Parts: sequence; C-alpha cells; structure tokens
Amino acid sequence: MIELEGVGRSFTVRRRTGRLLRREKAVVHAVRDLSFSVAPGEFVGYLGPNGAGKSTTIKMMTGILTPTEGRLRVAGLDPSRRRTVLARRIGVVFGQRTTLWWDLPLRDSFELVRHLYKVDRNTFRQRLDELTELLELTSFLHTPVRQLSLGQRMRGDIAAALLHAPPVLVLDEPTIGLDVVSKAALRAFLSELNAERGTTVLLTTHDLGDVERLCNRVMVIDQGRLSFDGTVEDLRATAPDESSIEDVVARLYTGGGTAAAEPAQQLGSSVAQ
Ligand SMILES: Nc1ncnc2c1ncn2[C@@H]1O[C@H](COP(=O)(O)OP(=O)(O)OP(=O)(O)O)[C@@H](O)[C@H]1O
Repeated sequence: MIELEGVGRSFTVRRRTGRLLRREKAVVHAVRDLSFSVAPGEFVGYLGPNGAGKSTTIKMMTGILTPTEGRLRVAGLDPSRRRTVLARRIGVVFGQRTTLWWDLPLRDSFELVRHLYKVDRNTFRQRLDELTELLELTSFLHTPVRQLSLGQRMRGDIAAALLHAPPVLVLDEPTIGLDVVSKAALRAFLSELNAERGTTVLLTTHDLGDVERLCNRVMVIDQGRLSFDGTVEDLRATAPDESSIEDVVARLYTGGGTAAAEPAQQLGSSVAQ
C-alpha cells in the first residue's frame, strides 16, 4: 500500500557564517535513504524526535513534497506526479492544521469535500450518517468550524478525510492537545476503522499511548534515517530494563533528531532549492 525505496529529501537553507551579515548555502537532509513498505490493513506508528523527518515523509507520501532521491508509491501511485488521483485514495489529517473551511458550518465543509472528491449524494449521505454517529458529530454539525473546540474540530477533520472512503489514512499528530476522554474516543474510532474496514493507517505521534493502544507496527526515524522497525513488543525488547515505553523510546532517540546542515558545495547536485 505504501512503498519507499531509497527515498531522500533535502532542503537548501541559508545559514549565518561567523562573519557579520554573511550567509552561506547549506543543505539539510530531512530524510535519507528511507526504504520500507506498509501492507494493506497495517496500523503503523511513525515515531521520531522533533525534527527527525516525520512530517517531511508524510508530505512526500501525499504529494505535497517531491523526493530528491529514490522511489515512492502510495496506493500504486507516484504521489508527486499523480497527486489529484491519489487524493481520492488517501485521507490525510494534520493535527496542527485544519483542512476544513474556517467560516463555514461543519456540514457545509463536508458538502464541499463531497464535491471535491465527486462522491455521489446517496453514498455521501450514508457515509456522513455513519461518521456522524461514530465520531459523535451531531451536536456541532451546524456550528462554524472556527467555533469548534480542538477535539470537535479534530473529529470533523477526520470525518472529512474519510468521506471518500480512502483505503489509506495518514494522520500527523491527530491526538495533539486532546483531553483524555476525547483521546480515548478517537483511539476507539481509529481502531475500529482499521479492524472493521481494513483501512491502512500510518500515524505520527509523540503520545506513546497512541502507539501502545493502536499500532501493530512501529517505525522510528531519527536524523532522517530509519532506526527501528518492528512490533511494540520488539520495541520494548530493545530496552528490557526500562519499565515505561517513554523511556524505551527515549533510549532509541539519539538526542538530536534534526539532521545537521552541511555546506552546499560538498554535496551532489540532487538538492532541492
Ligand atoms: N521547507 C523546509 N526548509 C528547510 N528545512 C526544512 C523544511 N522542512 C523541514 N525542514 C527540516 O527538515 C528536518 C525534518 O523536519 P520535519 O518537519 O520533517 O520533522 P518532524 O519529525 O516532523 O518534527 P516534529 O516532530 O518537530 O514535527 C528538520 O531539520 C527541519 O528543520
């Protein structure tokens, strides 16, 4: 369902030199030589410290960014070349940002999503009824998005991402800022979606409770490279003397997830501007 072969993404940045007002070009390798595949129906946690390359990977998977190296396929498509077609096969939720229309009632945002994805009216009504019930949207369906609480808005965003019934769902920190009750409800929904519908889910999170409760596979990225790929049990086995999963994961993180910038002239020509 998701396949990466030697995928890399670098950015050219300008950084200060020691000399006043002088800046030189440098290259940040946000993601390096990343290879993995995710099979249909897997629920994968994609972890890493701040700046490790998680969002960059997701942006490449959804076609927002083009890889500077390697080959990537999602639902059989090259995301950067077939972004519009891919949009019909993938649902994406960024926890820190909404894709809903800020001034419109939630229900109207869903109607726009229906038009964008060309979902026929009957199928839409049926899916919306189902999502409204499962995500408990009824009480705020007619409220403008800007007036929703974070938890309500997140449920709205997830419903919007699923209205076209995509086989793949990519979630970037979906539980960020949610209270324990909202978090539990969202986890229950995602778990059911994966188990009942077989939706493939890739989730980035800093909340290891999400991983323990939801994921049958965990990948850890650090400084742009994959440093772990296995089950939650395999993950625990990397540090059997640690009692909490937070401590196990902290051991895996090298303490500086962000790739250091290198001077541009030392590098090859395959660098994005
Ligand atoms: N557009 C950009 N231009 C320059 N550097 C970038 C750009 N986007 C990301 N980076 C750099 O790439 C690296 C990886 O960033 P990314 O956002 O993918 O990390 P992340 O794992 O999602 O971090 P976080 O957990 O903090 O959200 C960082 O060093 C970041 O500064």
